[in-house]
Order: sequence, then C-alpha cells, then structure tokens
Amino acid sequence: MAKAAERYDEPIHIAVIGGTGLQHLSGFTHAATLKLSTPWGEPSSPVSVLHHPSPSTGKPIPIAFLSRHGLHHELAPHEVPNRANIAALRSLGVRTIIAFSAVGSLQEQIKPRDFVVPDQIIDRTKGVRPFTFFEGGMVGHVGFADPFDPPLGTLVQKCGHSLAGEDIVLHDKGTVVCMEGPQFSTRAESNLYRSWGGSVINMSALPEAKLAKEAEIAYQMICMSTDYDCWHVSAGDVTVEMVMGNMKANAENARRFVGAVLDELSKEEHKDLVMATHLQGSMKFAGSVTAPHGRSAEAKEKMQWLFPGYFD
Ligand SMILES: CSC[C@H]1O[C@H](OP(=O)(O)O)[C@H](O)[C@@H]1O
Ligand SMILES: Nc1ncnc2[nH]cnc12
Repeated sequence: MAKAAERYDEPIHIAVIGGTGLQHLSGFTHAATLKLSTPWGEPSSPVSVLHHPSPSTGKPIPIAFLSRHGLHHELAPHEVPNRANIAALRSLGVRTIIAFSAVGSLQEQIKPRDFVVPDQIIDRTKGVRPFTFFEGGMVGHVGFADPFDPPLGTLVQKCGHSLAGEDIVLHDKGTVVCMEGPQFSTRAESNLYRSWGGSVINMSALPEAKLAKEAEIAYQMICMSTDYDCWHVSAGDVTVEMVMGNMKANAENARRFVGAVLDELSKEEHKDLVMATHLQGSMKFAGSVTAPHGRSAEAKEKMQWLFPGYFD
C-alpha cells in the first residue's frame, strides 16, 4: 500500500475528533498523515487527512481526523492535550468540529446504544486540565452560554433524524455532565447529577468545547450511550467492558451517523456554516481585555500563532 503523504497544502475546514471506540474513520480515502506541533505541545495523535466526496459537486473535501486518546487509547481524560488538539486543528484551517464521545446515560429513556446530540454541559472537572488559551499576560472572556454551536447542532440533529428508525435512536437535546475521572462516579454523585437534570455523563466534553469556542470553531459533540452509569437499580454498574462492548457493537451506526453529517457539511450550501462565519472575529474583542502594553511577550507570540493579525 502506498504511504500517505506527510503534508497537505490546501486548507482543511472540517474535523472529526474521535473518542473511545472511534479511533479511526473507515471508508474514506486517506490523503495524508500530519505530525503537528503547536506552542501548547503536540496533539493527541497525528492528524489523518481523509478525502470525502462532496455530494453536491463530487469534488473531494478534506476532513481532518484526530484521535482524542491517542492512536492506541494511551491518554487518560486528564492527559488529553486539548489546547494542542484545538490549536493544531485551527492552524490547518478547521472551523467546524464534530466530536464523538461514549457516554453513560443518566436517564431511563436514553438506552445503551442510543445517540444524543447535547445542547448543554455541566462542568464537574476539577481544574487540573489546562482550559484556556488566554492566560500568562493576555486575558480573554468568551461567552459560553451555548457550549455547542446551535446552527451546527441543528444540522447534526437533522442528519441523525434522517437515519432514525434504521437501527438508530436519537435524542436531539441533552445536558452532558463532564466529570474528571478517570474513575467512574459514586452512586451518590450519579443520583445527584440526575437530580440536576443531567442526561448523559462523560469525561471529555471539557475543556474541548471551551477551547473550540475560544478558537472560534463551531463545535458539536455526538454522544453514544454505552451504559446506565451506576444509578440504575437493575442494569448493573458501568464497567469498561460494558462501554467497549456497546461501542463495538454499535460502531457501524456511529460511523454511519458521522458519515451522514460529513455528507451534509460537504454541500456547497453549508459553506458559511462550515467556515463558522458567525464566530469569525469574536475573539478580537473578547480576547483583548489586557491593554496592549500589559501583554507579555510570550502570550503575544502564542496569540500571533493562533490568531495571526488579531492582536497586532
Ligand atoms: C472508556 S470509558 C470512559 C471514557 O469514555 C469516554 O471517552 P470519549 O469521550 O473520549 O469517547 C469518556 O469521556 C471517558 O474518557
Ligand atoms: N458512566 C460513564 N461515566 C463517565 N464517562 C463515561 N463514558 C462512558 N460511560 C461513562
């Protein structure tokens, strides 16, 4: 088999971040494998550039694929280099991310192997993960009321509904509780999150979603339920075997869902959405709280790398 190229000279606007059980995306032409480095270190894995034929023009559309936990799932949730991942994708030109996550269900009606397109997050991480690009001499405050991008979320829901019935059950709203891990929750915590209105639980929505927002990237997570965590009286407490077993059994549906979203995003009519024109320039203001003469040289250099020309 021919070796994939090590560089790719065209901008790439769409990325998929694969999670547990979705470490690669099959069925696409593999155009390149990129080993990237950023001022925040190296991403979780090399970025695979996949060619996806546009359903409207037939032209190949490049998709960047990154494996959140590494190629062999060697990174625990708190070890994922989220800043390097998001910065590396932005540097390629990415403005839309579809992130995939295996989640525990906190509600009876969200059964194992169901899909959820969440619209909210409750933060139960513990502050041990670096969670902002704006620090060390450059302060920025971005709005995070909608942690997922509403227009992108609507498109993803429509794609999910178009597959629903063919073995795919979709819940098109939901609140993800993002916990620290790597241990699973106690029963008291699981019940507390239910009382808060949590729909599903994982260990990876944050800070990924916060950093995507700071990087002006439209971000939507697709969750697949793999277990009932530990609150359910008869389903049995979550184990890794349970998560992996359901993920493996339903991987084909997960790939079909992601494939349908990529088909839709590759259409010419969604060009503005894919480029996240509604977010473009938002950090120019949100990220310029620090007066120019108060900015540190190091922060300025990092900002120049991430947002060329924004803070000159
Ligand atoms: C292997 S169970 C816990 C693990 O699964 C989820 O991973 P991801 O979100 O990357 O699909 C969860 O967030 C935990 O990291
Ligand atoms: N019960 C659970 N808790 C946290 N993350 C998960 N990922 C899959 N199932 C999970």
